[in-house]
Amino acid sequence: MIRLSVNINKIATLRNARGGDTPNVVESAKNLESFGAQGITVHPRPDERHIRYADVNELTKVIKTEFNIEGNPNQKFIALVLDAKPAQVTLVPDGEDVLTSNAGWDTIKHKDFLKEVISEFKAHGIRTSVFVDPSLQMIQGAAEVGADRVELFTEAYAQGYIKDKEKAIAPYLKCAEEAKSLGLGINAGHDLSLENIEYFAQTIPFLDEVSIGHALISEALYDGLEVVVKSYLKKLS
Ligand SMILES: CC(=O)[C@@H](O)[C@H](O)COP(=O)(O)O
Ligand SMILES: NCC(=O)COP(=O)(O)O
Repeated sequence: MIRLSVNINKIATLRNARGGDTPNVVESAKNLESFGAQGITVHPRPDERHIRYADVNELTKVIKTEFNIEGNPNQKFIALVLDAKPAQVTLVPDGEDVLTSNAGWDTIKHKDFLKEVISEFKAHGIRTSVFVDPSLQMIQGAAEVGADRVELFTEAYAQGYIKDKEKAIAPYLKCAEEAKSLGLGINAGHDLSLENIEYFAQTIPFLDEVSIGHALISEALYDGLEVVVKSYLKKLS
């Protein structure tokens, strides 16, 4: 079974736009779980432009499925994760000023750092996943630093899918086989959507989990607007 972890960053983005508490991220996470989501993902960034560190503390108290916290493991992030004790932490090497995650780890160059951070999380019983580009070397490096899983960075797949889906998925297929042979679990995420997820899920073997946020929340708007507009019209009639 491939688990769906819903990234709720975009719900927090909407909340922050008004400065109040609508939509409420904790209620949204609870609803998502009740609708069948098998996990909740957050990616707090240093500027807290969407999920805030305080949200993570609140979410920790209510999430009943798998909580996955993603981010660049600076000291503040490490402290947050050790305090929250989620089921999984996903290490992402993003710079402070990036719009969204734009690259996976160089698991060879950052070998010593990753080893140290991963062993600390594992000592606290937190499963570790390392965000990587679809490169065999980076997968091998992730196994060497002791990661439990890799998260395949799927932006290139999502972009390539539109033109040539077989070509776009080929490197991911090789990486999934390599990861499996090295004993790594396999997650995937970034820019996955209702349009491209089915082919990915059917083609990539041994896939454990996908985390999806931006497209899923956008699709929820497309699909939900009709219901809500009709509800307003009813109140006004
Ligand atoms: C790690 C990853 O793939 C990202 O998609 C990320 O979790 C989303 O972060 P933003 O919501 O900040 O774009
Ligand atoms: N790890 C990827 C994630 O959580 C969601 O990415 P996106 O769907 O918002 O691009």
